[in-house]
Amino acid sequence: MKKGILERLDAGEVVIGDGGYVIALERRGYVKAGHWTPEAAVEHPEAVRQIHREFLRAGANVIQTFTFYSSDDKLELSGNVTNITGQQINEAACDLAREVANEGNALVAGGVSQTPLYKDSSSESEVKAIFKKQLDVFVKNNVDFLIVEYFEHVAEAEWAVQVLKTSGKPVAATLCISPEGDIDGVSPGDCAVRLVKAGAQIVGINCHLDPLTCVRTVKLMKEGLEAAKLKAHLMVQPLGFHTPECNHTGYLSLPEFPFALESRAMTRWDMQKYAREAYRVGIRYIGGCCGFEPYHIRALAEELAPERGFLPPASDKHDMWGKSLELHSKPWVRARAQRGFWENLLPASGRPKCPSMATPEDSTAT
Ligand code: MET
Ligand SMILES: [Zn+2]
Repeated sequence: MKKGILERLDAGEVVIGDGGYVIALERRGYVKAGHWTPEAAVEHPEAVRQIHREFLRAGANVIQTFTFYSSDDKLELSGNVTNITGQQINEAACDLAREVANEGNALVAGGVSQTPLYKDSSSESEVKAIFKKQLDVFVKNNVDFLIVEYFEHVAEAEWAVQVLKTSGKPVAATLCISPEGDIDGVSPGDCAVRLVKAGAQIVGINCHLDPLTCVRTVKLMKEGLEAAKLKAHLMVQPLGFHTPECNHTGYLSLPEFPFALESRAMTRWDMQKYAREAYRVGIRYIGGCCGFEPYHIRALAEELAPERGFLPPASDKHDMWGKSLELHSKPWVRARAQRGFWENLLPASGRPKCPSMATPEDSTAT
């Protein structure tokens, strides 16, 4: 029997999350940008299975179902050109996540995300019915725990938590918000308090902003919980992109979103800094979102290997701090086989006409 998510976190273990699916699968040709819906779970299960496997091999202890935006209202809004139902996607996604999680010591997390219906009608019973329908599939497939992720409005996330709680399974809730708070102006501290009161045992941040910004927001959540004398585990699954100039709308406001983000990609060394900072702040569920590829996840597992006592399978092909370059035939490449080199490198973009910062668009529109 595998230990559950709360058993692991209660014991003080570091749980490594998985990385981003929709962005990675869009780049590979299986997801359409703008829609960002996960029909690939049905249409191209081999593609989804492979990326699950790569995250597992990189050290992920959680495999999230590929169910982002798989609510019926969202699929309909995206034209539902394939006629594949949310139910079919969620079923297929559960099978794939379970198959791969069982190849290692990973748990399956069923995920729900924000709904278009919330913005259109804000009808509590209708929105809750959407989450319930997704939950029924997760319960039937016996996922290990549930994640409420990518919510801009804490009020909608509370509803999702309340519905998912009825299953009796552990619930994690992550908002895609900045240190300024949610889209309605609720501070991160208050958001955390509301999510815990709604029944989440794990709270934090995912997507929209770069790792160190997300860690800062989680820290504010932690302080809010402490002030309210509430306890919860902390989680963070940030972008794998640099977003220093972004405001509260995050990477959506960058002109490079979503087709020219490459020059913003974080390196494995950036990820080690992020893992260390997240750990220092007290976050113990540390993973990634959009832009996080398997080698980024491996970097988290490698940075925290001293605390955890083991390395992931993918580290068989990777030595810490470039050590394997010692065998390189060129002496000036061999000279890079050292921590100081990679830790201090400022990677060039190779694009002489590019600015280092963009001007974010749309800071106020929702
Ligand atoms: N877990 C989801 C994914 O990576 C989150 C997407 S956030 C836009 O597919
Ligand atoms: Zn994301």
